Amino acid sequence: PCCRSSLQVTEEVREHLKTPIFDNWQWEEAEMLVLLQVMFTDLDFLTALHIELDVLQNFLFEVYCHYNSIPFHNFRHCFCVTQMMYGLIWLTDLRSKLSKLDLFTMLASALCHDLDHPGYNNVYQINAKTDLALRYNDISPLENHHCAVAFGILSKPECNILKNLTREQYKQIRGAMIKCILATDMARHNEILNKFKTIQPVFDFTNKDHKEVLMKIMVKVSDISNEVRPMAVAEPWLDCLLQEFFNQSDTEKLKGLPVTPFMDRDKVSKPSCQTSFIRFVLLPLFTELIKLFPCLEQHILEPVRHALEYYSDMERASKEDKRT
Ligand SMILES: Nc1nc2c(ncn2[C@@H]2O[C@@H]3COP(=O)(O)O[C@H]3[C@H]2O)c(=O)[nH]1
Ligand SMILES: [Zn+2]
Repeated sequence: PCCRSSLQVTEEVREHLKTPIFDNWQWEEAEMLVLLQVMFTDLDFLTALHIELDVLQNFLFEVYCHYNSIPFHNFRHCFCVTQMMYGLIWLTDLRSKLSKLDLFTMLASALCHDLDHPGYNNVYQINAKTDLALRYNDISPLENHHCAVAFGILSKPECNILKNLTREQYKQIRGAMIKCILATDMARHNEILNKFKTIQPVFDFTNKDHKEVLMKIMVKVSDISNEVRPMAVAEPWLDCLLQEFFNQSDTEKLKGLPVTPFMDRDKVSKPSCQTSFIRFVLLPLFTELIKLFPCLEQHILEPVRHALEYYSDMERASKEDKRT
């Protein structure tokens, strides 16, 4: 959609792009495509994986085309998750600990992790017996679909950024991307976090299994990292999420399907939904990651603690309002 070349992205923006305080709302879709290109370039993937620039551009454009215009799981969410992964790679200096292929796998998984998301979650897919649930036998239907769409894009020669890899390298990246994308199903959250907890004390970057769990955790952290961002960037995302949640529960009511409680507009509010998500999902997950990367505390844990205070105050205020 745009002809701005990556050369015109200033040094200041490039540096900013490596941090969680980056404000996605200032950029249009065409600009985000250029910024994604910068991420792949600045991590040196073009050289390491022999990717031609026009093939990367075609690939990114196809990815963009395969995200739907829905309130939350859209291309902007894809951009944010990828940008957070990019920031985490720099902040933790992962370039000195993992291979280029591993880093590429993580960034590409973030980019592809919600491709063609329809705006209704797995529970809905299964209850409504959608085509996706039928195709994937109720097993992570969405995540299986996101991943299949990703490799569908890569099957077109003009988009195939993996085409110059050896058979072995391709196999490694494909296997790892499938694992990372399937790991974003929140139904598996405890399973994956518990696995990470058991290996974290003896973590070894040269151990293949350890590395695999870390890569899944990094993709998961990036996926649910909105509250890591400055409040002015994060709060609009919550409105988008609730819009998509309410849309699903309204449809469930209309069709006589079981109503997902955390999506019910009669039951959840902005602060209530956020305080429990931060307490029970974000804090336990981030706490485990900073044991491995203490330098991340200020970047991911502190903002989330601040957000918890902000939404706790909002929750208290709304309760007091109801009493008077
Ligand atoms: N309450 C709440 N849920 C979130 C937030 N960010 C992500 N999620 C949930 O985490 C899920 C991650 O996987 P999905 O994309 O399926 O759907 C996402 C939401 O259900 C958030 O900021 N608040
Ligand atoms: Zn996502």
